[in-house]
Amino acid sequence: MFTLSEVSEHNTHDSCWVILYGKVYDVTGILNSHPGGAQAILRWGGQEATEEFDMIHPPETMKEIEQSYLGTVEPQERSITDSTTEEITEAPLSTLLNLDEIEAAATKVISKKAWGYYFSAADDKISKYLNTQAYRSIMFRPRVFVDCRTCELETNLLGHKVGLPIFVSPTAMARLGHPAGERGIAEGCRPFGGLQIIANNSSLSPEDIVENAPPTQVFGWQLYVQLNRQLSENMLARVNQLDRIKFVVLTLDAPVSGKREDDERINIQANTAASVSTQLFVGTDPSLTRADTLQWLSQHTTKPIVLKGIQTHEDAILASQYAPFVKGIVLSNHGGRSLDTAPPAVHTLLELRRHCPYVFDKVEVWVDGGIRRGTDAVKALCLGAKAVGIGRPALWGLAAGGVEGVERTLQSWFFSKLWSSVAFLTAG
Ligand code: HEM
Ligand SMILES: Cc1cc2nc3c(=O)[nH]c(=O)nc-3n(C[C@H](O)[C@H](O)[C@H](O)COP(=O)(O)O)c2cc1C
Repeated sequence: MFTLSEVSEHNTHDSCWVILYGKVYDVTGILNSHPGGAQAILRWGGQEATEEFDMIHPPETMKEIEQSYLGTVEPQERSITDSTTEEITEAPLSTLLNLDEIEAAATKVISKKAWGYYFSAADDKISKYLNTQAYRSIMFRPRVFVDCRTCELETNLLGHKVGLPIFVSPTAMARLGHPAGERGIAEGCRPFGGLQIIANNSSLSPEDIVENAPPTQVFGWQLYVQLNRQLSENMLARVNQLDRIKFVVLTLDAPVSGKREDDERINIQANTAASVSTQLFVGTDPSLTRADTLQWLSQHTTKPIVLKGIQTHEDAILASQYAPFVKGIVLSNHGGRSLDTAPPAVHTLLELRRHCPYVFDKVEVWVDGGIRRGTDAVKALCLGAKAVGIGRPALWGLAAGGVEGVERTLQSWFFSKLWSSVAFLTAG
């Protein structure tokens, strides 16, 4: 059994101990291979690190450091602040009428660190805000004398039936915002038959996330190819075993992290090693080339591929040349988090319609970024998108009220009268 003072002496590159869940681990040996970088651990060297660790790593990560276990800390010495036992004040969800209100409610209850990571976008956030504004600058041509009593929400995505053409885009670190994490998002999607794409950097394992899902619930799994290819190959092998995961999404618009200053600022104030975003990107390979990567991927997955982060018609054409292995593309600028002033997806959608409309027949075209109202979604669908994704709104919903918050987020599309708009316009 160790005292805090004994543990605190081990805070260097040569000897680094941390306290996790009341136990002491010597993690010196993993510093150089840590996917989040050595500094991310060294910052907590000699200290209690449970809260920081727990928010970011799936529980199974503990298996990786089992052999580094040294002993326990004297109970009276422990200074644990276990984030998972904290009281989370839930917002009165039934009073929240739209996604902006859900975001505002979430902002009141989540940690600064989570807010900084979720809210942030690259540089001046021009793409982030334009993503929404671009939809608002497109006007409808509503037709009248259209029967609006019924409207089918169900659709097929990559051959799988889903309850609505709105999917949850992959977002890392859901447990930063709420302990239910990505599993809570899966539960929230369930009543609506909503499709969820699980992020490579999820805070729970894909096995955990899909565990309670009925066979009809549809998931995708998003890949950031790692510098250490073996890590990606191991993950793909696990994903191959999961029947509920129907496709793999390869993200291409973020070879490196954008400069996300809200995230940076909060971590500078808290004196942590770097922003959450920077640490998450440490192991990602920024050097991918099209032919080699797709060839490699075809050897390691049994599932169809969706390419995420297409931002020009030239790249859409090239992607479509890999059909049917590539079954879909997501027009996206990563929620404005990667390259500021990159185009909103709806601009790229218009570009495709003008320069290469045949691409819509070769691959499914999905979009995400800035979609906050039913009318935004309808515009994308009318312009040829098969589905629209939401990133931050699912995280804000989760943070505001756990599973019910995610449900409220998806419900809000219904009370935004999305579907009567669809009825108006499809006749137009
Ligand atoms: C404080 C003590 C920490 C310990 C002992 C620790 C340990 C580990 C271990 C054992 C892994 C799995 C490695 C593998 O699969 O090869 C891992 C993964 C990872 N760590 Fe840490 N870590 C710590 C803090 C952090 C922090 C502060 C961050 C900041 C963002 C971070 C980011 C990551 C990332 C991105 C991964 C890879 C993805 C994942 O497994 O979720 N770690 N860590
Ligand atoms: C907090 C956060 C984390 C994200 N993490 C990932 C990720 O790990 N992989 C990925 O492909 N996209 C990621 N994205 C981008 C989303 O998939 C999506 O493209 C974007 O959020 C859509 O914009 P919206 O947030 O305005 O809906 C992330 C976005 C946010 C906000």
